[in-house]
Amino acid sequence: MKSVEQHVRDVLELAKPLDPVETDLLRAHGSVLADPATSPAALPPFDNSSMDGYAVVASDVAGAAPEHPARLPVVADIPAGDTAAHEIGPGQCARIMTGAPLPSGATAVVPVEWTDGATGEVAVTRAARDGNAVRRAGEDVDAGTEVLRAGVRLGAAELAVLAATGCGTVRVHPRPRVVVLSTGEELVEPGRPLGAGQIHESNSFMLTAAVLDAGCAADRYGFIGDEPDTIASTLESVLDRADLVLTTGGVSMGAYDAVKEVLSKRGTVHFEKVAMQPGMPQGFGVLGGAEGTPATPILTLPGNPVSSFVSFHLFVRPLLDRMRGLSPAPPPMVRARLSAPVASSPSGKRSFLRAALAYDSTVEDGGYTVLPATRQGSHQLSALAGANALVVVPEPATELAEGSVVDVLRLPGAS
Ligand SMILES: Nc1nc2c(c(=O)[nH]1)N[C@H]1C(S)=C(S)[C@@H](COP(=O)(O)OP(=O)(O)OC[C@H]3O[C@@H](n4cnc5c(N)ncnc54)[C@H](O)[C@@H]3O)O[C@H]1N2
Ligand code: MOO
Repeated sequence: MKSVEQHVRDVLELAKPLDPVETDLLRAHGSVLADPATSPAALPPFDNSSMDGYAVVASDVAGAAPEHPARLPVVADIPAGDTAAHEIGPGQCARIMTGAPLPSGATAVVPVEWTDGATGEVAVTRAARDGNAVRRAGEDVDAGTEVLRAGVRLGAAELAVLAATGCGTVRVHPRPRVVVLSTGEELVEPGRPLGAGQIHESNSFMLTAAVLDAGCAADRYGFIGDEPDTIASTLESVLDRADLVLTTGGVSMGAYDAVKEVLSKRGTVHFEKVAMQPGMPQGFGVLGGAEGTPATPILTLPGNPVSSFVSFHLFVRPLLDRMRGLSPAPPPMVRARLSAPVASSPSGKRSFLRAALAYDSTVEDGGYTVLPATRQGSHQLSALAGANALVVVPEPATELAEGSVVDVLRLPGAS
């Protein structure tokens, strides 16, 4: 059987970062910057006041105190946004607001709280040093310097920096558009009644949410039955709106496992057994690509809901990261002490057990404890909902004692 690591490598080969597009700032939120961003101008662009008060020559207020204030005529009034060129001479001052340009000749700003607040002649009751409450041009960013490196995810702070440097549009890797399609004759839309032998469909909801959590654009097609022609035509019909197609179901050994049947024939999608549980049967490859049309990667995940979930975190999420322009990385791991034994694990397969990870500073070996859920069936969703981590049981192990220190994969939240 194929190793988990080899399958990750094969999946990552399916796609490169999506070609950058120029987009306005808010649309770029959550996307990944394609080129380094440099500031064409200095920030701040001019010397300005950081407080509401009076621009002065510091030496004029050097001896100021409440008992003997320095009295200065106010020769100008400078609000933020004032475009006039103001100047003060020795013995003069200008009223100035936060963010307003410092008049030439001024060397400091006295906050209004250190004065009587007058507008004709102001009494200053406290000395200010040179540079007091002055924000110098370029003290945040020098003109021409890099403010963001390529590959950065644009969140609130990054958008603020770009906007402040005057950048109105930005080149980013677009968010991958992921079409999620489940298959299975037994599936019924939640909210509708079940007939005999039917179950409510859940995989497409889980994967759509996981795609959104991974910062991508999700398009829930929903589900179709197991009829091969319908599967083939539906897949064909979604290619023009997908950067990646995810399917679930129909990839194992059953007589009606039609996804495998339809796609194996094309020769561009491979079906393999990965040495893991859950998530053993996996398909990966590309669709389309003939006559100059783009080849669209497809991952066909197993139908069992927990298998699909684990497959998403191990294989799909790193691929999505790569397509978004991020460096694909395995899910974050910690070492933790088992709070209960693991009674059985299949020899030769790596098991991923749904578990609750907790931090306890009194515990040795890093402080983490982990409690595997009691229900570990690939169909048992209730344990998945309470889990924040997956215990990794190595391939050779068939059981683990309570207290063993194990690798634990932390399940990511929304990003
Ligand atoms: N003879 C063998 N049988 C099976 C093998 C095997 O190696 N030999 N592998 C098992 C493993 S492991 C898995 S995982 C499943 C994968 O099967 P499929 O991908 O073909 O999935 P289905 O058969 O279509 O469904 C499996 C299971 O999951 C339920 N399901 C499917 N889709 C959904 C959905 N969208 N929402 C909720 N539940 C879904 C479905 O009803 C089945 O119970 O094969 C094993 N069998
Ligand atoms: O590998 Mo299946 O994914 O055990 O349930």
